[in-house]
Amino acid sequence: MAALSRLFKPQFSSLFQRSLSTTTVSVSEIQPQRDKSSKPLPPITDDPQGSRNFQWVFLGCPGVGKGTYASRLSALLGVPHIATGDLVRDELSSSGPLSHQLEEVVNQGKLVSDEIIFNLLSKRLEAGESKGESGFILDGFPRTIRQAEILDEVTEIDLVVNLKLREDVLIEKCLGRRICSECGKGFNLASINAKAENGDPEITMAPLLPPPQCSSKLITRADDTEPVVRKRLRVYKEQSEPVEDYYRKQGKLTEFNLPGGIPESWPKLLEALHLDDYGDRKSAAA
Ligand SMILES: Nc1ncnc2c1ncn2[C@@H]1O[C@H](COP(=O)(O)OP(=O)(O)O)[C@@H](O)[C@H]1O
Repeated sequence: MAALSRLFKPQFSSLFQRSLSTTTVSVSEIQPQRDKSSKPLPPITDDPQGSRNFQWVFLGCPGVGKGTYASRLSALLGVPHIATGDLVRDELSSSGPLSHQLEEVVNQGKLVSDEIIFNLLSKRLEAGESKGESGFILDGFPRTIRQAEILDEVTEIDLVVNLKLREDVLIEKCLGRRICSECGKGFNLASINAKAENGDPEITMAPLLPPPQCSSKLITRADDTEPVVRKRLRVYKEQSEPVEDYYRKQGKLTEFNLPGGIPESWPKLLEALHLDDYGDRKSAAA
């Protein structure tokens, strides 16, 4: 596979410089428009793209479980799970030059600038490349049409998974989220039992409780308070929902309504992605 981070960094920098220096030329104008007709999803095989690895994107509202399912799929497919939210939080806790600026933006539920996000992502891809990584599952990126257009300029995305869950459950899940400050693992204290209403089906999710060694070390993300979660949901609707349509028009979007917690949803997600026997196929091919 082409050295993605090398491909990414210079191309992004030049594109970004170009869009900064001119307000009249957008990335979409300097790239030929794709065929907007719906294409069938790419078949998932053991060697999906010939010489390169899976390049997938996970979309979905805050709290939907992008991180959980993207990280499980990354382990199954053998590609890195790259969450821009994690990159932002790492930078935030590093007390580097950007950290104060980022803290303010993130804690108000707003989006970080494209420039910062692309810099963090380029650095992450470069570090991965030096360790021999290839392919990726991007989680939380792209979050704006502009990010999606720039991503299309520098590489090909094979599949976009859009996870969906009703809004009252999303809020409960965000408020129940906890992280162990020592091992970094994520848990959820919310016990969800949402009745069917307004056309939404009933949904139950058991809490994901921490083991005894973590339970006294749990912390809550500073942006997981109710007003900030509501703001993030608004920002998602305004700026990120159009990205769903962007990929829908390219015929790359797979929508998945989460039917419940992990035990119920994971096998169904694998089925929806035609990956239910992927492990068996991989070991048979080895
Ligand atoms: N692609 C992105 N573009 C802009 N800001 C981002 C991006 N990814 C993450 N962020 C910032 O990091 C915060 C946390 O991101 P994430 O962990 O993905 O949260 P969420 O639970 O809202 O999906 C976001 O609210 C936003 O401020």
